[in-house]
Amino acid sequence: MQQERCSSSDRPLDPRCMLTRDAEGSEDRLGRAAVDFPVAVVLPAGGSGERMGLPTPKQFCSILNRPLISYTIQAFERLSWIGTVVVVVAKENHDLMLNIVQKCNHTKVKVVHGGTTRHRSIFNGLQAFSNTTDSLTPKPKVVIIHDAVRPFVEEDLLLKITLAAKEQGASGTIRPLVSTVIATTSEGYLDHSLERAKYRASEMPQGFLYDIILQAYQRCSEFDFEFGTECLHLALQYCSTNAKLIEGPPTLWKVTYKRDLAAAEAIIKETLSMSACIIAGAEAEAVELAKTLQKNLNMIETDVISCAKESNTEYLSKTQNFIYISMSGSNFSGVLEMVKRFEDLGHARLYPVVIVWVQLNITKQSVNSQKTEELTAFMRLASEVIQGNVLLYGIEIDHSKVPEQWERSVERLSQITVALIRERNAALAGQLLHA
Ligand SMILES: Nc1ccn([C@@H]2O[C@H](COP(=O)(O)OP(=O)(O)OP(=O)(O)O)[C@@H](O)[C@H]2O)c(=O)n1
Ligand SMILES: O=C(CO)[C@H](O)[C@H](O)COP(=O)(O)O
Repeated sequence: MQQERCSSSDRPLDPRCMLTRDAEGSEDRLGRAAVDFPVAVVLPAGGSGERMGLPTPKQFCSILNRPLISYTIQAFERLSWIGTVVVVVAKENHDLMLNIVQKCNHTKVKVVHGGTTRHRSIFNGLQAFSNTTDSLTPKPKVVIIHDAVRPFVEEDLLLKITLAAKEQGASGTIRPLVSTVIATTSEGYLDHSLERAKYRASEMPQGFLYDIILQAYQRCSEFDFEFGTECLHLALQYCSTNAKLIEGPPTLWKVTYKRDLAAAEAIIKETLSMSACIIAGAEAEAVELAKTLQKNLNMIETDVISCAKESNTEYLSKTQNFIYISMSGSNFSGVLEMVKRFEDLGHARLYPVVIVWVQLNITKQSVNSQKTEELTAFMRLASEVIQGNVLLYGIEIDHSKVPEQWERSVERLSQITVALIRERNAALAGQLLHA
């Protein structure tokens, strides 16, 4: 399987950017070499998400069975050169946050209470490191501040921000402006407009020498705490530190409105759907179908492996999607073994795994009662494995000796498979479809 490096493009290119904790041979090794000083993170997550208009604050809204904030935490936690991640939440969400930390197995998180504004929450987060009695939060050299509701932050940008912060005292991410910024009069008329090319949108992450940003917050005014929106401004005004600015990718945008949740889900699904592993039984027909399917699924990077090699778990680190081809009449033992392995390795802990079980019918011999029994067992299995975050779907395909008919069936099989992998729809788990 071709392996691309993570890059600052429109979306995470390589699913492993999201999937792995600490990919050997990835940039994490570079990070460890370049960052030889303590780095910590503050994630403000104490807001109520008024603009989202949902009863649940947006950082706790679920995407593919996991709260949004867990994706953001994971983006930092997977990097070995990053130490403690301080998550700042409203007091009433303290227990909810602890549950998320436990359920998603986050290991670097310390939860502290937020304030009534974002600046107050960030200040509370920073103060967690000045309490020298707590061994979980030693004072860092550099602290990265990042909104909990920006889940797609990649290592190369974090490295640049961290190294620039160490060098300059402060660093921030910018993006070109999408719209022109104008000033209005109190009566609602145009006062003046800014020359768009001269300005940039300030985004997150931002990095600071810890001593500088702490001092800036200690010196800033009540007005700043109440109405300020820019940490870089505090470093400049109160510590005379000019931040180095670095252009980031568009995926850094802040989840603010309902449509942003749908967009975040679409990005995660797209990233998870980039690769698949086809596992074929030993029979010649199954192997042939696997090869044809691989050609047809050209928008997904696929590996084909035989059942015999399936015990080799190396392929698991590459994908969250599996297409298991077996001949009709064979039971689910192969699928069951696979699910067991996922459980043991925690493979579906963070992202749902899709298994498409393809049943190849060579003859139409099975009687109706047999079929009903099989379907019931399949649905039962699917409803069991969904508890462990595994989405199991079935597709039957009848072998045909008529080439055009066979081609059409395989084409349908490919289309249904791609749709199931891309959609990851829990409501369809346990359905036995027909190609
Ligand atoms: N008192 C606050 C307010 C905001 N935040 C956090 O700051 C980040 C960016 O703020 P924003 O997008 O404005 O979040 P909300 O304040 O929740 O949203 P809204 O303004 O729509 O109410 C979010 O992760 C939010 O949880 C915080 O920690 N404490
Ligand atoms: O990205 C920023 C630069 O610091 C924003 O100011 C920050 O995300 C605050 O968001 P909001 O004003 O919506 O609370």
